[in-house]
Amino acid sequence: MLKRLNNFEGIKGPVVVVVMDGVGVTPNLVGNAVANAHTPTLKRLMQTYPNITLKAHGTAVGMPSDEDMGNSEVGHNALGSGQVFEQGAALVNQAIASGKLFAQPTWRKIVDNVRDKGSTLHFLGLFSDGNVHSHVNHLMAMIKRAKEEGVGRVRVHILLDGRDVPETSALDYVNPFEAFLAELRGPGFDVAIASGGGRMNITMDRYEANWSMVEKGWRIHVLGEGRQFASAAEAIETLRAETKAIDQDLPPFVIAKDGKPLGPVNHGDSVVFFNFRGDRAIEISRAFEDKAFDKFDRVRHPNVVYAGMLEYDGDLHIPSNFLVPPPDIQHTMGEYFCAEGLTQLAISETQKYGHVTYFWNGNRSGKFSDTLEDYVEIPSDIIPFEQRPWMKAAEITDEMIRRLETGKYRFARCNYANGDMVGHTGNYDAALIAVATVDLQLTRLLKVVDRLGGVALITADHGNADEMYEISKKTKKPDQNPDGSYKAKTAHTLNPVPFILYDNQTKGRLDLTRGNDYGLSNVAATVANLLGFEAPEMWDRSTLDIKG
Ligand SMILES: O=C(O)[C@H](O)COP(=O)(O)O
Ligand SMILES: [Mn+2]
Ligand SMILES: [Mn+2]
Repeated sequence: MLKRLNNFEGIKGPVVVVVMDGVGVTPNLVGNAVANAHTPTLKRLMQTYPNITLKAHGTAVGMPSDEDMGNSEVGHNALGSGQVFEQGAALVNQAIASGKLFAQPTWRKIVDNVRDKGSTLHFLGLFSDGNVHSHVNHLMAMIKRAKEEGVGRVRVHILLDGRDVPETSALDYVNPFEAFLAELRGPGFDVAIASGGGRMNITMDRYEANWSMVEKGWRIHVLGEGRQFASAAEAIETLRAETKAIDQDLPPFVIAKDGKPLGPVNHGDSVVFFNFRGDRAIEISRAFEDKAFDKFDRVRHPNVVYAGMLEYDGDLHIPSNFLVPPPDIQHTMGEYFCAEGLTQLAISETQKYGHVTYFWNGNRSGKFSDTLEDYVEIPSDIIPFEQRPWMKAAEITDEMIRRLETGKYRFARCNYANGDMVGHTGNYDAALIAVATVDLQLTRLLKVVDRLGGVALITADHGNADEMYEISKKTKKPDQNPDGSYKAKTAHTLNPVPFILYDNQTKGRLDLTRGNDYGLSNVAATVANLLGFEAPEMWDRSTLDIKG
C-alpha cells in the first residue's frame, strides 16, 4: 500500500500524463520540426507553467552507454515503473561477453537440434547496430559460436533498418557482414544470407496493426518464395533503383542459386529471432509457435526449434524459448495504483497502444485489474504516415475527453504517436504538421482537464522530430548533400524531452524542483505525489516541490 503524503492531500480531479512520442528539445533550429512547428499551446505552456527537461537516452533509461539514443520501450518502461533497469541491449551484451548465453539450455537445444539432424540453423532479425531492437554484433557472435560448436549450415534472414540508423545505410552493414561470412565459410561450414527486405515492409509489424507484413515475411523467409537475386547487395541496389524506397520500406527478396532459394525454413531446423525488443517480435514468433494460428495461411508450418533473443511478453510467455532472461521489471505504477484502488485509463492508437499498456507495465500484456483499468486502442491507419501526419490524434483526444468526463478516472495516460511515427519517415514538412497536430490536441484536452479540476504532466519518451536532418559528426551541424540539400534523418535523437506541470488547481503551491538531473524514471513518483501519495521507496524520486 502507498502512504499518504502528510503535507498534500492530492489533486481532486484526474491526473493526466501526456506522452508526445518522439518530441525532444534542442536549441538547434535547422531541421527542428518541434521548435519550428506551429505550437501556440506548447509555447504558452513553456512560458507560463513550471517546466524542465528530462533525460531520455543512454544510461538514464538503462541503455548500455550514453551514446545510445532512447526508444519507446526503454522510455515507457521507465515512465511506468519509476525505475531504471538494465535493458535488453545491455543484458545481451553481458550474456555474450560472459558466455552465459551459450551455456544455457535454449542455446544447447537450438544447436543440438541441427547438429544431430544435419539441418539448418536460421537467424532472423533486424540487421543493424541501431541497438533499439537488435545489434548486428550479437548476430555475428552467435554465428561464430555456432561454427565452433560444429553446426554445418547457417542461413541469415536480414531485415533492413534505415529507421534506427541512417535511412540508406543497409550496404554499410551487408558488405562487412558478407566479408565476415566469407572468412568463416569453408569445408564443413556453409553460411549465407537467404532472404531479406525492409523492416517496415515485412515481418516486424507490431500490436497487430498489419498482419500482412508478417505474412509477406513468412513467404520470403520460411517458404523461400519471392523475387530472386544472387546476393543481398544486388537485391538492395536493384530494388533501390527501381523503387527509390529508403531501406525500411524496401520490398522483400530471396537469395537463390540456379532458381533455387538458398534457405527456406524446413522441418527439423532451428530458428533464432535475434531481436531483443518485443513489440515487433511477437507476431512473427506467434507465426512460428502458435498451433492454432489463424492470422494468415502459413501454407507450410515447419516443425522447428524456435527461440527469441529475450522473452517478449512476460504474461503470455512469448516465445516459449529464449536465450537471455528479460529485465525483471517489478513494482510498476499500475501494480501500486491498482492495489490502492485507483481507477486508471490508458489510451493511444494502435501504433503506440502497447507502449502505454505493455511497455508501461514492464513488458506484460495483461492488466493488473479488470475493474480499475481501462485500456483503449484507436485503430491506426495503415498508409505511410507522411501522407497522414495527423494520424489518429483527434480521435484519441475525442475518446479521452469522453471518458475523462464520465468522472471515472483518477489517473490517465495517453500517447500521441505523431512526432515519432512521422519523424521516422524523414519528411520534415510532414513532421511540422505532426507536431502542430499534437499541439492542437493539447489545447482541447487541457481545457477539459481544467474543467474537471485535474492537472496534467506533458512529456515525451525520447526525441525524434526535433532533428529531421542528420547531424555531421565532424561539424556537429546538419549534414548537407553535395547539392546543398540536407540529409534526411529517420532515427530518434539523444536530446532530452520536455516536462511540463500543467496545474491550475493549487494556486502555485506546486512547482518542479530545478537544477536536478531528472530523467523519465522520475515521472512515476511525481504522479504518485499529485495523487496525494508518497512514492514507493524503489522508485526514483519525485520532481515535485510542494510548498507550504
Ligand atoms: O520500432 C520502431 O518504430 C523504431 O525502431 C523505434 O521507435 P519507437 O521506439 O518510438 O517505437
Ligand atoms: Mn517512442
Ligand atoms: Mn520511434
